Amino acid sequence: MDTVGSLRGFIAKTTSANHEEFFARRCVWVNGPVIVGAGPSGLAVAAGLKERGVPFIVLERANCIASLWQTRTYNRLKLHLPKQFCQLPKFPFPDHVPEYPSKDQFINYLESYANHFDIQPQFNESVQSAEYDETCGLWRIKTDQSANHREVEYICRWIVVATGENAEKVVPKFFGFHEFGGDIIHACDYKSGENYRGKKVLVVGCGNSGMEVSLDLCNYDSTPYLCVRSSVHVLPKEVLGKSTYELAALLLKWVSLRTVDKILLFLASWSLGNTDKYGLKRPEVGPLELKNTEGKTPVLDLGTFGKIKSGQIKVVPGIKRFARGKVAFVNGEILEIDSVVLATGYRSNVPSWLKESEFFSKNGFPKAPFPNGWKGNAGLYAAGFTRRGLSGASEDAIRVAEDIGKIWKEETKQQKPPAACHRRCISQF
Ligand SMILES: Cc1cc2nc3c(=O)[nH]c(=O)nc-3n(C[C@H](O)[C@H](O)[C@H](O)COP(=O)(O)OP(=O)(O)OC[C@H]3O[C@@H](n4cnc5c(N)ncnc54)[C@H](O)[C@@H]3O)c2cc1C
Ligand SMILES: NC(=O)C1=CN([C@@H]2O[C@H](COP(=O)(O)OP(=O)(O)OC[C@H]3O[C@@H](n4cnc5c(N)ncnc54)[C@H](OP(=O)(O)O)[C@@H]3O)[C@@H](O)[C@H]2O)C=CC1
Ligand SMILES: O=C(O)C(=O)Cc1c[nH]c2ccccc12
Repeated sequence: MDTVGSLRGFIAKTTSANHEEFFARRCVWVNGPVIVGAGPSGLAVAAGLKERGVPFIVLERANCIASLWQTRTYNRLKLHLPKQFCQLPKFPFPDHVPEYPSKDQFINYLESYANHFDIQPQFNESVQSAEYDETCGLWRIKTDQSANHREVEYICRWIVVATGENAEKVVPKFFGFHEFGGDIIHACDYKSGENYRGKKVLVVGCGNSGMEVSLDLCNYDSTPYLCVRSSVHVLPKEVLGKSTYELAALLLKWVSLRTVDKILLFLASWSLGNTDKYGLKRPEVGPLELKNTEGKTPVLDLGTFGKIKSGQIKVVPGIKRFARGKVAFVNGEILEIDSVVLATGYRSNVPSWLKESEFFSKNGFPKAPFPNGWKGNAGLYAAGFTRRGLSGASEDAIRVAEDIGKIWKEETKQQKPPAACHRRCISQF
């Protein structure tokens, strides 16, 4: 353990460059944590570490920060929740930004955030695997640099997983899918209805994405069919000019979650009427309880329900099978369809690269429920897996940065390694 001892000393004390490169750029020692992902969660952790003087690197597979927002969202997207619930720690939205920022305004905000805290992620670098090496008490993180096809191994004391709840698209398998022949995309590749004018489009999935894609299609003269295979809670975005989300957050300070759910359902029925009648059956469990137990986000209605009521959007049940230019549904109906948009959701990609099973479960989320899913063993941290959107990500980030900052401070106080120590250590790997 001589190696570990001296490495730890080096980690604790070195104040020079963030990392040094070894073995012809293959093996890199990182002095401080490695943050995986430069979305809002990764940026928020990075900001907290900057404030505490902890050096770090951020590895990002895409060529920009917040790639979900910049490259995998539709044009008309705005935040659903008021801006005060979506801002990251220590840097509020400017006053001129409206209550519900547009996608571009949110991206600008995140760019300013990264600039303000001087966060410079390493882009085009995808983490392929990360494993804790018991023999030396350090993490080994292997990446693929897409620009030069080079593989790099980072060695570090701490790893912060910030790859998000929406890292990969979910594409279900359907019987006869290959026979269909029309174009099929996932909602993450949908930009606008421009390419769908005059077409019959089947939108599969009635989460916030499917609902909004259907609405967008109406504005481009196409005919959307919305596939609702089970149930969904549709809530008004605002009640009497006040954000429903804000109202719920306020009520939760005074009454139980179940009572808030009852109030939300009353308000939904008062404002939207009976959604069941139009094929949007409500789940047995209330909207907040369902979000907490299954992570299923309620839909905040932006006008889709009105289009369903008026018949511009037709609700169809679950899919039985696809055939050439046709789709058969479980109720026996068969429709001619030109194109399909799969708004079937996303999943975490953590199980594909993190070799660890104590803290993360098989679905790529921490096992411990909120607010305890941010710290694992041996220097493993996570931010942004709370199923509580950006506000949950911020809460995680504050805790992670505080914890690493504390350890960093204690260790830098105690140890002073010999100047040439790290080279000697690394060469032993
Ligand atoms: C369409 C849409 C709208 C949303 N709107 C809202 C909203 O209004 N309010 C709200 O609170 N939440 C919203 N959300 C939830 C969303 O999860 C958060 O807004 C936010 O993006 C989460 O940030 P994150 O950093 O945790 O994850 P992400 O934003 O997904 O960032 C993760 C980053 O990690 C990178 N990455 C992934 N795997 C690797 C790897 N192996 N190696 C290197 N890098 C990797 C990705 O490229 C990505 O840049 C929305 C989600 C979607 C899909
Ligand atoms: N402006 C905003 O704030 C927005 C926020 N978001 C957020 O992004 C996240 C992802 O949302 P979203 O992309 O809508 O994904 P969701 O996971 O919320 O919804 C996926 C939908 O696809 C359905 N589905 C999955 N498989 C099938 C299948 N085989 N056949 C039929 N239906 C199927 C699901 O139905 P079932 O329930 O039966 O499984 C569900 O309705 C959420 O947290 C959401 O809140 C998204 C858009 C806008
Ligand atoms: O995206 C999520 O999962 C969130 O928790 C944030 C969010 C976005 N749109 C919403 C609608 C209702 C409740 C939460 C959200």
